[in-house]
Amino acid sequence: MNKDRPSTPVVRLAGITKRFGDVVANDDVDFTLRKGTVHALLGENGSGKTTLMNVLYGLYDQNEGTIYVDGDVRDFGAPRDAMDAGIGMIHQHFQLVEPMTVLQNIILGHEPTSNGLVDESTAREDIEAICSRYGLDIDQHLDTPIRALGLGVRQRVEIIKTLYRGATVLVFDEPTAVLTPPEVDQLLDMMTELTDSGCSLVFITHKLDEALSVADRITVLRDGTSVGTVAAARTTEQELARMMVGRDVLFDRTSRETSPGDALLEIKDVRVDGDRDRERVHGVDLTVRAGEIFGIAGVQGNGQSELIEGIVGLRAVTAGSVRFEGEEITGMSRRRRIESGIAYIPEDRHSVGLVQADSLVRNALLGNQTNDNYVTNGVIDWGTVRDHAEEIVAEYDVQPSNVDIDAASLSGGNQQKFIVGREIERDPALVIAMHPTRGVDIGSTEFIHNRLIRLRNEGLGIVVVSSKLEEIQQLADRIAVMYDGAFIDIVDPDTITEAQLGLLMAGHDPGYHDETERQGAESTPDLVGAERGTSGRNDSDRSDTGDNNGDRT
Ligand SMILES: Nc1ncnc2c1ncn2[C@@H]1O[C@H](COP(=O)(O)OP(=O)(O)OP(=O)(O)O)[C@@H](O)[C@H]1O
Repeated sequence: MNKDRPSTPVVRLAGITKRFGDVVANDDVDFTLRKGTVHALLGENGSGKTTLMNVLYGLYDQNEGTIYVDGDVRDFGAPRDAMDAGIGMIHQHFQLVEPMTVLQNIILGHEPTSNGLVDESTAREDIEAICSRYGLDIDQHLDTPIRALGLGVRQRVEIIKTLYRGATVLVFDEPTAVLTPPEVDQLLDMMTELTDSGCSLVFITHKLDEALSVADRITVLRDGTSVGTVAAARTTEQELARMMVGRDVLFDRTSRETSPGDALLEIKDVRVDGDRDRERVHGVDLTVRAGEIFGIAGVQGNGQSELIEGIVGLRAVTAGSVRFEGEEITGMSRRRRIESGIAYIPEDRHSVGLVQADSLVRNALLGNQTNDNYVTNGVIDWGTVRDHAEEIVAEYDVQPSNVDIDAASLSGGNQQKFIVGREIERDPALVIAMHPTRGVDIGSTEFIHNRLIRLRNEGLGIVVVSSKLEEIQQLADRIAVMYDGAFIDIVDPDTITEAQLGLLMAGHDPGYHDETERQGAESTPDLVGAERGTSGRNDSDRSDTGDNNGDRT
């Protein structure tokens, strides 16, 4: 794309200051978005990116500063005013109505009518016109309920909904955090098409490579202030990281030393139903040993969530057995599983990980309600719980460090750090982490990764589910690839390439079985074969190999 295209400002934020009580989320920030460009907004967790865009979108009133749109001063009292001025926002958490169809969601609140009735054929024509103008594709899904669609398509619905409301300035708040690698590529292409058609985009992200590949200009926020704006074509990941963190960030991989011990978690032929009683997991076998990180890779929606929920007791296992430290736990309650030493970092920090309206002190108690350290004879020792909350906040650098504020006041990345801290500090034997660094900035990602590796080295078993290939290759000692409800292979992260992993995740043959067959090994790329390591990639007893210290880049 043309990184140097000349263009006029469409949005200018001048001297924006936004305070929440004592917290200065934005401190005299200037920001200019030019027409037909992608402007990336980077910064550590809590640096003020979302707040700045919420001010632009009319969700928050700024304390000081001025918003200009197309050169005119604007004062948005509510998102509706911002939308009327052509500004739309694609939030991190989609705002779609699950049982309603794609078409109904797109036109919701803006339905064309004819004789007092919703005029669906006009709506269809309008949506098709938008799709062809911006090179988007949704046609085959228009009558499908949202709940039947994957995250990538849902996001496209959000984009079209925003365009349908007349937006020409689109703010994307961490849009790639929930997407798989192919979906990320599609989205970045879509963003380029949107700017080619005259839209102007703000792109909030933690991924420097994405910002560099799609953005024209990049602004970095730190502690609520703007550190500067650079042309994407004339900067590097290192420079951006330094601007964000205020020091050099090492992108080196942490080397691994593993010595797996006894089997901690043993799963045999497990089946788990998904929503509406559809079987989502069928016939999964897996063994996680003490002192190993077992990675599960897969495109979201292939049964990973259901499998993990079955293991932690949030969903019934309909067949097969789950054993933890030799004990059958298949029918055990969620609470007893926690007590027996299984910690869970959930996928959905909004509805499962935290009670948003509660303080961090109360959130620190979640899952510890029967822990003698905090509760005696049914009486909660709030002093100890508070100390615990303060320890988590200090140890995991949760900002702001006030344990009396409610969870909803924390930025997304800081919420995640709090959950990771609370779960790890339970002193578990097994940690199950779903997308542990989703929405977390680079410095904190490094911190969480190192913490998981340290726990592994101390002898804990860790299961990491992630759709970030880089993360899974960096952390895991073995990687199971899940596809259509089953493991199609278990591979060695040191020898599998990212391209091969991508093919496996899409259910394709990555090509390495031919080689294995020639060497006389079995080559059934199914689950059972996978547990036996038939691909030749399964280095299941790494303690003997002594070859696991390799730097992976
Ligand atoms: N509604 C709110 N009430 C109180 N404080 C808030 C509120 N929203 C944001 N903050 C605080 O303002 C600061 C900036 O938060 P913001 O969400 O803008 O950061 P961010 O850069 O988007 O972070 P992340 O990358 O983690 O999403 C943080 O200290 C946050 O705790």
